[in-house]
Amino acid sequence: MSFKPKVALAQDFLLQLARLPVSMHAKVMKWAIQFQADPTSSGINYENINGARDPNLKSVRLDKDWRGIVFKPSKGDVYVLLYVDHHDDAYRWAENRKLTINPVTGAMQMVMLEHVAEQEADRGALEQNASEYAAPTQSVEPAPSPLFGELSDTELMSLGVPEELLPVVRKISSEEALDALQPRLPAEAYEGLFLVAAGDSVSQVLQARETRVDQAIDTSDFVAALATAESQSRFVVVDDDEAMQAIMNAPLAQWRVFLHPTQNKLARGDRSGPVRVLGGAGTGKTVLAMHRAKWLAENRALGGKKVLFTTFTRNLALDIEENLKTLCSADTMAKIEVKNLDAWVGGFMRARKLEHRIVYDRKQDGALQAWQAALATKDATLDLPDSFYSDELEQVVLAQGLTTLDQYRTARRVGRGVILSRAKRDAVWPVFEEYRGQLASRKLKEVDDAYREIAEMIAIEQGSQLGYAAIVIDETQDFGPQALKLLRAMIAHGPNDLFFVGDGHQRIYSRNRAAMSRCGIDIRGRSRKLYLNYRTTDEIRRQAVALLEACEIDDLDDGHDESKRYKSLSHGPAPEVRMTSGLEEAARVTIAFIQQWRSVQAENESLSFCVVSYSEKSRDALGQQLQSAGIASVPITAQSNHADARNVVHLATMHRAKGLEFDCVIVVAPENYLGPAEETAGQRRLLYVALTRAKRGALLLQV
Ligand SMILES: Nc1ncnc2c1ncn2[C@@H]1O[C@H](COP(=O)(O)OP(=O)(O)OP(=O)(O)O)[C@@H](O)[C@H]1O
Repeated sequence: MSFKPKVALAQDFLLQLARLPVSMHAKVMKWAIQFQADPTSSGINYENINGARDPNLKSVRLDKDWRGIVFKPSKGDVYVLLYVDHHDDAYRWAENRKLTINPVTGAMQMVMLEHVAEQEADRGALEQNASEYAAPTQSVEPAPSPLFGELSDTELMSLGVPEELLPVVRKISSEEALDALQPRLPAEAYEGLFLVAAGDSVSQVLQARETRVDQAIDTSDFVAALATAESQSRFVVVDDDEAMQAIMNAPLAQWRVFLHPTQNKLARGDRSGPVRVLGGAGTGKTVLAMHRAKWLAENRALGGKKVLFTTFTRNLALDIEENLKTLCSADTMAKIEVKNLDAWVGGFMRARKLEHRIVYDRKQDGALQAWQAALATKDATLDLPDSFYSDELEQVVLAQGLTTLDQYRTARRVGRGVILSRAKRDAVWPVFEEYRGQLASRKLKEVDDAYREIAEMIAIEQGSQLGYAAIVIDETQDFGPQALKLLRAMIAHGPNDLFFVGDGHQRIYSRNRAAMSRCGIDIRGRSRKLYLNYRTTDEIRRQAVALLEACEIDDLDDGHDESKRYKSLSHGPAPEVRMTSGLEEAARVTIAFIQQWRSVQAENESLSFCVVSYSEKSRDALGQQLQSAGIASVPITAQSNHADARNVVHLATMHRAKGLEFDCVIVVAPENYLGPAEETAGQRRLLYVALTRAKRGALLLQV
């Protein structure tokens, strides 16, 4: 019996594949597929690389000019396709690189040794300069102390620092120096170091990322090393032609193949109950949720059960369904139902022949008439404005699902600002009762009441009859208490029941703040965080976070979240925040910004743009101005986000932009959105969401 050797692809190989000239692309694909089928074939000539620091790196000839760089250890049947380039460039790439196994975590790591040498040389030169020019009598500023001086080598390596980089990491004495080293560090090492710099202990970091460092590691066993979540964040084992082809056909869809170790661990395996994953914008929550749904569908959706993937907004559900189709086989897809919660509720009501229509907006049609009729009954002696009644209805009566005066008399009204005596509560309540009566006579129902009533129906029938093996929830921050209670009711308590991802920074439907624990969802011991922002440059991320500096951010439960520990993996220009005289000037600046970025885009590149505005009216006005300047645009609506549209500028309201991403984003907002933080938290969250849609460039215009 013969065993096929293991073949893996490195992330660098795929990134390089995406950069290849069209003429080489097909050739490399063909070669890689043949290589995967039989890396021991006598037709493959592994050549040593003169001067290579790692004797296991070999060069393989593709044609007269092109070479593949392959890792082929002397022990074990493992082959890793690392890189491909012109002969000389490929050799240069390989010369100072070394593929090693971290002796503490057991993860495979590619180390650039030249960097170690460079740093030593730079430091030597700096020190020499300093001693030459320092005036002997002057007092010299004490050298800043190293950030990681207290950590042992083992602790540093347990965070993911390669042994070869220990000397460089030991010299880091500022956040800037750490950031400068980031491209050379494995992602888990960079993340671990910035968490420690922010105040976490090594054991806290390891516990949160579920990394064990108590096992003996064989640093020559590359097969075992490939099995770690850390290795899988940069190497993928490919078992057959089909898998190889699928990965190479979309080399830039990295999220499908290389998960961050925390994403990887959370996506797979059983969890004893509800899980909550927090993460700032762009930290890969939706990607994680999709991989989790896939794993659950493939491994735990048995006996005809399904996995429900739900979101708050319809657009995002559509987007996620499209992405899931690229991640899952048809068989797996058949076991996943993707639906925003309101669509699910609509379907449930139709299936049960429940006649009511749902009210999402009290300012329209029958709901408006019902509300006005209810307000007409208010007790004039109370001297409370209409806005008090609508806020009280949303934030207390509907949010808590109060249906009787007795319940209202004892209800929590934390954060409402106005204290109501029992007598006043008695006088206020009839307005809400009247409103529900008015709605009922029109066959209407507030959405929170619909959630509550359906949850009650399901509880009686037992949620397990809905046939879900698990429910995965994106955008959790926008679900209010009744929605969370409904989700809880939709599935029986048990392993893998509920998997929530969300971000308090992005709550833009503020009436919906909820604490999971008060909705019957116990996440104790099962809450995790993602810290690395894969989408937004650190410059844009910092600007977006700065907008929320004085605002309190919750953790979707009863605690707080903070922004200090998030970081981005990419860098670019800092976004400009500019005051304009109004929409016309904002349009002119927008046009100049778009033209500027288009003028520097690469030949075969088509940058995506979105102008994100504060209202549909301003969005359309900006669209017209772009049109007059010859720039085609398309608005994003509830029905479509036009993800495939090329060479057009997208236009969106801030709410519609949620969950999407573009290369460049221009945000247009009224000046007062940046008023005193305590009065503008809601608007600032909208700005945070809008700005963090940008991958590379952003501009914030105040009008
Ligand atoms: N492991 C990964 N490797 C590479 N890219 C990733 C990875 N995870 C996520 N991404 C990319 O990062 C971007 C943001 O991911 P995603 O939309 O999942 O983040 P999010 O936390 O849900 O963002 P938001 O809350 O802002 O909507 C996407 O372009 C996604 O493809």
